[in-house]
Amino acid sequence: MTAVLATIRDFEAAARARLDPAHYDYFAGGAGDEVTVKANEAAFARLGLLPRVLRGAGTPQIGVTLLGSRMAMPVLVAPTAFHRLADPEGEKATARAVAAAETIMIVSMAATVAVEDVAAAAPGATLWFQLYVQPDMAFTEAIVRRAEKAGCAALVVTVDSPARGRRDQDVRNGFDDLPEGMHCENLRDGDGDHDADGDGDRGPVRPIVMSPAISWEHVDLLRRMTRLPIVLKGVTHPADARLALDHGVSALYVSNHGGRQLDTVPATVDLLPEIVAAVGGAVPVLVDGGIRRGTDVVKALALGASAVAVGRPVIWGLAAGGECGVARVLEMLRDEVEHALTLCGLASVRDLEPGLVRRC
Ligand SMILES: Cc1cc2nc3c(=O)[nH]c(=O)nc-3n(C[C@H](O)[C@H](O)[C@H](O)COP(=O)(O)O)c2cc1C
Ligand SMILES: O=C(O)C(=O)c1ccccc1
Repeated sequence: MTAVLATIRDFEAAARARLDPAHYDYFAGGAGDEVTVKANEAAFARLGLLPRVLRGAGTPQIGVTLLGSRMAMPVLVAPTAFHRLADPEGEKATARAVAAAETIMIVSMAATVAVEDVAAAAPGATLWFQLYVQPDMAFTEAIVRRAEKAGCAALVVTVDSPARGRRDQDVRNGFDDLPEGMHCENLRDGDGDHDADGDGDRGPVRPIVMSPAISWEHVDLLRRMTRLPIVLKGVTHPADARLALDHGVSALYVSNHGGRQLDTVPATVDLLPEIVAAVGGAVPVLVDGGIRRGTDVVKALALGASAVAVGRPVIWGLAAGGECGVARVLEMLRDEVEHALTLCGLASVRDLEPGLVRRC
């Protein structure tokens, strides 16, 4: 008898059993000594929850609206690269599961399915697009126009990658490129009319450039380039949170890239309160890194996040069971968030406040 997969950790074990070991290592791993990878999860375990009792709160409301996008739970799908390494349908499968869960998928610029095809595969899904600013701003603009045209509702600009993180396990495994026939489809040259003449030739794929020359000026250029709300992803320093507000961003997204960029950045949930204080309610604050349980979601929201995102859990769902696997992972998180709030004695995610969390 196959055991039922009851938790995200069960899905990770199932994914590990199915994936090529080099691909599992790529998905699971992080930079350097993986101090940050471990810190993200460990920090949630060190925070305790103090439930309130006898409040007669009933079944809690857990839906939220973020930058005009309504979601059934305060959990987004973080942008992650290369979904076709986990399942042949790749990002299309993820998007269909996201539509069913009524949440938001942040489509990675490094997706292995073009953003137009992701949108077409899941008409009901709310999509945001993640961008690494390319030094060739004309090329960056072409990508932004593709995301707009595909119906993406926000632009998530990742700013923690002035260089690619060094992942030693990828070096040992010799994993440095996608297999034959898989490409970063959002990096095709041109306007995304990627097979205009129907001959199957979609044009050359450019490599993703991670450039240390990217600056606040590029954020200003993007701000003028598009009417989409801009979410800055990868902010960890409170001074940068304040600068981001001066540059007109619509939301901040606290992230250390799941420990895959600079190693030894502290756990995101520990950085969150200072960023929330710096932002002072001016814009929503999102956070990701190490969220594996409904109680983790509740802690992050209590400490001031408007919503959280999950990266690896979605990959584990996809690798273990394709679209159904992702749907199940999202459903489990939804159910766990509702259950945790009920046990906290709260009627709504809006009632979460820092007094519910204790450092133990
Ligand atoms: C396999 C993998 C690929 C990723 N690719 C991207 C990406 O293309 N763009 C990006 O902004 N972040 C990327 N990230 C970072 C995630 O968006 C997110 O910050 C991180 O996974 C959150 O931590 P968690 O995996 O513990 O939930 C990637 C993460 C993983 C694990
Ligand atoms: O692996 C990653 O974390 C990541 O962000 C990325 C970015 C570009 C291409 C492939 C992966």
